[in-house]
Amino acid sequence: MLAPVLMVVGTASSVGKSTLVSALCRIAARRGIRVAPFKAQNMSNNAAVTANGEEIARSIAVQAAAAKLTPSVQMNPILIKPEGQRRSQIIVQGRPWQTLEAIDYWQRKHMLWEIVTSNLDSLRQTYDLVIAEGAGSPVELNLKTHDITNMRVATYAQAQTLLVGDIDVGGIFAAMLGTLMLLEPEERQLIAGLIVNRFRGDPDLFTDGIQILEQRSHKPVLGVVPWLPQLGLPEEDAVALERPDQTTNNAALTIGVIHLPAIANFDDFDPLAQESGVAVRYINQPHELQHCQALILPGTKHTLAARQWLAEQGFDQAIQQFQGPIVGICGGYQLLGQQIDDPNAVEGTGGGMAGLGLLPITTIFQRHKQTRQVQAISNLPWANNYPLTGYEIHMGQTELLADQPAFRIEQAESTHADGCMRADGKVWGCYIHGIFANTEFRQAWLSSLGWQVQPAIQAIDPFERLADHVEQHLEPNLLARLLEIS
Ligand SMILES: NC(=O)CC[C@H](N)C(=O)O
Repeated sequence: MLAPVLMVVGTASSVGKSTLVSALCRIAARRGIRVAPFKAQNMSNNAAVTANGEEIARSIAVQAAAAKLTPSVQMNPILIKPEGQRRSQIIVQGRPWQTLEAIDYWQRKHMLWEIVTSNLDSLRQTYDLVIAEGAGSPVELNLKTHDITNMRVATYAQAQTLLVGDIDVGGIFAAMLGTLMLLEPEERQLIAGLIVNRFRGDPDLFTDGIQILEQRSHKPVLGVVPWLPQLGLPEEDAVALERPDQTTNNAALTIGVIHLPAIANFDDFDPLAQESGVAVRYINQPHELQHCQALILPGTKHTLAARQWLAEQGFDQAIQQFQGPIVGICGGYQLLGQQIDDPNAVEGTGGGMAGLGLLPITTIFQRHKQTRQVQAISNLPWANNYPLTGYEIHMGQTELLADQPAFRIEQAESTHADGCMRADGKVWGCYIHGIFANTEFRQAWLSSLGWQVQPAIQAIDPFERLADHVEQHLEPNLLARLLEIS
């Protein structure tokens, strides 16, 4: 017996589908339902690594946590990691499959449909309910013949499907009714309800709006979900970094993160921003460095393009002259070194360039991708011998030219050096994503910047907060019916 699928599709990208799936996963899980998230195909450079060393989208790992599960590759069998506007590395079942131009992927996509269905069905055999997420809009008509993510999944699984729209950006009626109109009749039949998301102000003022939507669509509105500020969950899309951030004002400590092209795993820095008195500011221009007490170069899916961009933007000199501590994570670590070479064009068109020269390391890109969870011990003077955990995702292999490793990675059989630091611990880098999620390590670094450890506030589980919020605004009978499991 295959478990039922509840599907969430959106009127566009970034309408809040992922967060709603997280909310629904937690609402179901806390009712005792064994529920798993699923997204056939995701496009993001924000990736996570499973316990088996497979790569999936970070947003799916977040949804798994909402469902109280450890993430598995079945939950997100295809991940597209853009290296630029046109080329992407395609991860299939957790491993690099091919790096393709968009047009080539589009033509080959149909080959992956079997992967989508077999992974979905394997979840349906293991759990009582699967909550699946679509991607973008389900009615991009020119792309629809190659769909493997949206209504094709809903149709295959005969999923009860929710359509979500973002009222904050305006045009909710056109978006909702237009999407429904463009669905095929048999697809429209699968739509069980509409969700109006990100409502600001008094929801009672939208009663007429609900009526209009219901009358015109002949579909029930399952809920109007108010905007929930400071969710505390990682964003999937780097577009989020372009939204103005109120929290950067009045912070005692501002950490600049350079918004590199093809920025990867930018949620690495969320735990820093969540400390009180700390602001994380994404910067695009060298002059913004003057507002920052410390600087981070984050990961990037395309290191050489990022290197070129830094030079073009005039960052080279500004970084050399920057007085505060400098940290590089993954691609950012590679950038801090002396040389970066990609002889096999593993990323983009390959080639080689001198790095920023702040750390004695060189990096060569390999065909093999390293993806694994790691445990490490810090050698940094302000966190000497601190244990920490994280994960690695990289094609580049880095060699230390001087004996200054910043960490020791502990594996079952052996220990080896990773990362590099200047002796005073002020400039350092490593491959470990998620490093700042280690509380002692994070606070030690912030303290070395003059920050005062704040007494810990009782942390609220962000998933419970989210689930309470969403549940409160959904029509209870309709919700119960959707979560009903046969
Ligand atoms: N996650 C990253 O920053 C990856 C860095 C680089 N693009 C590599 O693959 O080696």
